[in-house]
Parts: sequence; C-alpha cells; structure tokens
Amino acid sequence: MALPRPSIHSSAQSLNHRYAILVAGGSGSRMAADRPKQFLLLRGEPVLLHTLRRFADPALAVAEIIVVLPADQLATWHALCAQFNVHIPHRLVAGGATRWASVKAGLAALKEHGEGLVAVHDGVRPLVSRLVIERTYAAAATHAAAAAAVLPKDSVRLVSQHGSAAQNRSRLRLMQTPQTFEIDLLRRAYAMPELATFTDDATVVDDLCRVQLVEGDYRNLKITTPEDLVVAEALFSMNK
Ligand SMILES: Nc1ccn([C@@H]2O[C@H](COP(=O)(O)OP(=O)(O)OP(=O)(O)O)[C@@H](O)[C@H]2O)c(=O)n1
Ligand SMILES: C[C@](O)(CO)[C@H](O)COP(=O)(O)O
Repeated sequence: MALPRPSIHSSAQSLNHRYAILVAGGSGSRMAADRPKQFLLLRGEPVLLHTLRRFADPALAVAEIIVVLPADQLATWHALCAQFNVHIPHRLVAGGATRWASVKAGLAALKEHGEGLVAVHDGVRPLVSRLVIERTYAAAATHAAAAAAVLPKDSVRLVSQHGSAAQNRSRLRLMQTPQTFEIDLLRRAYAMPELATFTDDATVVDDLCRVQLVEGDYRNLKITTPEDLVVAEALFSMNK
C-alpha cells in the first residue's frame, strides 16, 4: 500500500539541487545489433550522446549527470567521446546485470549528495524534451516522486487461460522516463531487495510513496527494437 510521502524537507533550497542518472548499462539483446543500442548512430551521433545533451541543457540546471554503462563498455564510450568531441561533464559508473542494479550503482555514485532531486532516465530515450524533464523535476519537488507517462493509443486486453478481457484504457498509463525522486527516498527504495516485479523506478518506490504521474510525450520513445531507430530518425526533427 502506498503511504503518504515520508520525507521532510530540511529546506526548500535543498530540493533545488538537481541530479540525473542516465542508465545505459544494458546490452540491447532485442535490438540484436553489432553493439549495445545506446552506441548506435542517430542522426550521425550515438544515441547516448543525444540523451546526455538533453540533460545538459543549461535551462534545466542539472548539477551533476551520472552515466551508467556496462562495465566492459567504458573504454568504448571514452573512444566515442573523443571521436565526437564530447565535452559535456558527466561521471561514468559501471552498471549491473539488471536495470535495477544499474540504477543502484548510479545512486551509489551520488553518495556525497544527501539532498536534492534525482531524475532517472533511460539512456536509450534520446528524444526526451526539456519540458517533460522539467515537469518531472517540478512534480518531484512537490510530491517527492514523479514519473512521465502517456495514455495508451491502442485498445488493451488482459489475457488469461480463459481468453482475453477488454480493459478500460482510460485508466491505464504507459510509463516513460524520466522518473524523478527526492534522493533520500530513492535511496531507501533501492536499499530493499530487488523484486522480479520491478520494471521501472516507480515500481521500486511504490511501497514507500505515491508516485505522481506527469504528462509524458509520445515522441519520448525508448529505442528497443530495430524499427524504433527508424521512427526516432523521423521524429528527431519534430522534437524539441
Ligand atoms: N543491466 C542493465 C539493463 C538495462 N539498463 C538500461 O535500462 C534502459 C532500459 O532497458 P532496455 O531497453 O531493456 O535495454 P537493454 O537491457 O539494453 O535491452 P534488452 O532488454 O533488449 O537487452 C536502457 O537504457 C538500458 O541501457 C541498464 O542500465 N542496465
Ligand atoms: C523504465 C521503462 O523505460 C519505463 O517504461 C521500462 O520499464 C524499461 O523496460 P525494459 O524492458 O527494461 O526496456
């Protein structure tokens, strides 16, 4: 059961400190490319570089960006940063076997920051807009936990051994990232053991605090399978 938000702000000022963890520690098995999908090129540049740029927007005032990568891909990223002349400050962290483990590793790297807000974002959602990022930080400042989500556009059915049953899609939401939290809250959530039901950060936090949903964006797609890259190329020019 979700409890009322547990945290007490030491000062409104502390919640103005913004951090971001970009998780890019996966292998991209569903993309089945010759390299992890976060390194594939979108408009001639690595997907992850686009994502990093979105969070480095000065208007967002993110104080520190942590990038989580597979442990065996740190050198690849260093080489890409040299090749693409990347000078955006960020800290690199080796991830884990699951997304949960990678977020946890990113959080550990934020250890000297006790207060503030941290946005967790998939490194493979390169088209996220400043507006959506800003919305999650703003809602987390008020509600302690916030996540971007959109309404399903298709009809939805729940399948079982008896067949399938239509669902009321107006009561469903498709979860996106960023998912943004008070740092202390997210730390307490990630101190608990990993469960198979954790598919995003909201599911990790749910038992501690109600997660406020904010309007996401259909263009904020997660690059998962090959056709997503084609769609992302097309969407790029209409994304701000
Ligand atoms: N051990 C992992 C697994 C996933 N991720 C990150 O979590 C995001 C969402 O995961 P997903 O799309 O599933 O990425 P992959 O795990 O790379 O893809 P797949 O499941 O197809 O292997 C991605 O940015 C991915 O890099 C991560 O940081 N560490
Ligand atoms: C976190 C996420 O992007 C929210 O939609 C999603 O749950 C990640 O799922 P994946 O199976 O790890 O790609």
